[in-house]
Amino acid sequence: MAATGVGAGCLAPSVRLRADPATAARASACVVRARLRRLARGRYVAELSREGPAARPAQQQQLAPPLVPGFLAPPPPAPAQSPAPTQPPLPDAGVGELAPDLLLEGIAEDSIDSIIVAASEQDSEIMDANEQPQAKVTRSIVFVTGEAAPYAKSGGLGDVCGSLPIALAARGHRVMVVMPRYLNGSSDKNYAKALYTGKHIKIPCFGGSHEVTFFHEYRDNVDWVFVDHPSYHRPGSLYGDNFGAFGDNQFRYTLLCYAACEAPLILELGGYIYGQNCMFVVNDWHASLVPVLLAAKYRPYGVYRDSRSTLVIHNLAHQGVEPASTYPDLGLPPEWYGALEWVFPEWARRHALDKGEAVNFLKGAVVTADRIVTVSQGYSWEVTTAEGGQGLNELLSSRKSVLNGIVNGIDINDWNPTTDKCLPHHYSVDDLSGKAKCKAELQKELGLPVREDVPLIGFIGRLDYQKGIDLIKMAIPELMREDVQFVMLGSGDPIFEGWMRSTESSYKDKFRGWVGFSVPVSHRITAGCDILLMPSRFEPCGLNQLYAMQYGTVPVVHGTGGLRDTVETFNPFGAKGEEGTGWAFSPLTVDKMLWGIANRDV
Ligand SMILES: Nc1ncnc2c1ncn2[C@@H]1O[C@H](COP(=O)(O)OP(=O)(O)O[C@H]2O[C@H](CO)[C@@H](O)[C@H](O)[C@H]2O)[C@@H](O)[C@H]1O
Ligand SMILES: OC[C@H]1O[C@H](O[C@H]2[C@H](O)[C@@H](O)[C@@H](O[C@H]3[C@H](O)[C@@H](O)[C@@H](O)O[C@@H]3CO)O[C@@H]2CO)[C@H](O)[C@@H](O)[C@@H]1O
Repeated sequence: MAATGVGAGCLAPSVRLRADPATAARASACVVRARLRRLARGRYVAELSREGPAARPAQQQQLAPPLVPGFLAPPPPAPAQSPAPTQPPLPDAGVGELAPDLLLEGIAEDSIDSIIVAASEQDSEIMDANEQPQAKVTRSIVFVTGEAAPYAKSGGLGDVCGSLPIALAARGHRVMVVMPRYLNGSSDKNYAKALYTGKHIKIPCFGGSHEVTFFHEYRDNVDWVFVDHPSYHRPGSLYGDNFGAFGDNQFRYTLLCYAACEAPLILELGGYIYGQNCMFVVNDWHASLVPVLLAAKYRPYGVYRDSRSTLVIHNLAHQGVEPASTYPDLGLPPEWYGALEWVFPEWARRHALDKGEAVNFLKGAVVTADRIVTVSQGYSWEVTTAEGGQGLNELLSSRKSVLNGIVNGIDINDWNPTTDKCLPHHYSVDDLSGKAKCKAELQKELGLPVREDVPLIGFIGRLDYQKGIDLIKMAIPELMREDVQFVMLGSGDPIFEGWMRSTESSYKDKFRGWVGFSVPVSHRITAGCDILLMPSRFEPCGLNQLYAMQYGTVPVVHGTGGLRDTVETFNPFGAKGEEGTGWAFSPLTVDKMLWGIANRDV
């Protein structure tokens, strides 16, 4: 099938390998228009409000719940309820109860916000004077995460946890984000405005009592809380270095979870604590001990009885699994072992005497969180299958009644081709000339021949099995026979880093492999390329294809998970303006991928 011509082929130039610049511009315009229509329908984007330092929301002043000492400062008999005048109580959770049917309505709507606001029909939204949706009933929300941009980011988790809290605060919720204060030489300056709160606690775990302190910055109406401990101060990336993942990650994120449970009880932010009546949003395995701690260590003492927790699964590939012998280190009551218990199947064990006994943080949250959300609807189904469930499929299936998928939004203040500070030129759907200039500048920056008429293909991502780099590696010899240019930006698996470097020297005029992590370069690639390639083996949501569609760059993706949910394959016979936004190929083979790029055999 050759997609040519303007009417039928609004994606044609980028989909075909040989594009002429005029049709390329029309193609990009068409994709951008489709993207803007989606924005108008509010399908992808959590519209964020960043109107400068705003006053603390009024409800924050009213929400001063009675002071309840934190668990780690041994509590006196706690009050049975912590009434908060503006928040109706959430449905009862009970002590350590699994899967109460909570937050009943509206889960599969447009954003994670719907989980939080949909606890009762009173929670429906209203608009303020600026057409900014406002929650009718506001809540205290505590995000717990291993990363959040711009403080620390290793991938998409950082993007979402850096922007969704701001979007929720703009709707009137009181929002806190709790994450580590990583000092590794490169991220230190990002924490410069975070001040020591004067609060410190001692956490009883791993055979000792470990002091952590709290830092705080109030920005974009969100309380950013940073947990400080020497184990977060070391060179390398957030979770590891050249030698692999850090050996004490279980310890580091155990500290984070304990600290996150204490923060709402002890930190007076803007003069008031958050208190017990809050909604914890726990992201991935790093935060997964939070619902276990709530159930095992707080609710039995009457603390946090009215709190609720939502587990957000960004990526089931990382579960925080360690030997069963580490369980006593976690400071949990012995009778709660079952919540974390994890037995590897025989084929995955290392030797005949290995019983495969382990503890699994993510599993702990799967069985104790009140709600579970994945970052797209497609992925919420995939995680219940043997192929996509990474061993947790049966457990997740058993929790189907509280499992939903909500596609990620993107931050259109950061990712906006009309204002993007990382770009040499700006452009919009009405005038795409700046995109062609961005392409030329990118080619110059990369030392590639500056040519309008050659399709420039990009890849951005962690060099990980998940992202299908091996497929790109297999396809490169064939692809490089064509008149194309290819740029890859990524870091991760040293084998693929080495391959990128050597491929660059084999195809000097056609291929560039930028090994490293650079947010500005990722913006310039997104803007300057004609096509963004994402052959992910699995993809819970994926953000780069959303950024690409926002920048008039055609995504060519493997039709899986969130990629299938968000990229509409080009259909020349579609109604005008509904011809699609990219190309989703399946199954995941080299031939299909090349067909997706070229729209013909390569
Ligand atoms: N070398 C580099 N230099 C600069 N920037 C780089 C980079 N490598 C990656 N990035 C950036 O990191 C982010 C990656 O986000 P993705 O959603 O595509 O994948 P990730 O697998 O990390 O996230 C997981 O969580 C997110 C959020 O829920 C899900 O969308 C996704 O499917 C899931 O796997 C993008 O902002 C990208 O630009
Ligand atoms: O935002 C990008 C991803 O960040 C997180 O993934 C990290 C993961 O949580 C860490 O544990 C670590 O993963 C290591 C893994 O634990 C270890 O067994 C070994 O396989 O090496 C892995 C890499 O060091 O790093 C991951 C990031 O690379 C987050 O959980 C994901 O959702 C995000 O996609």
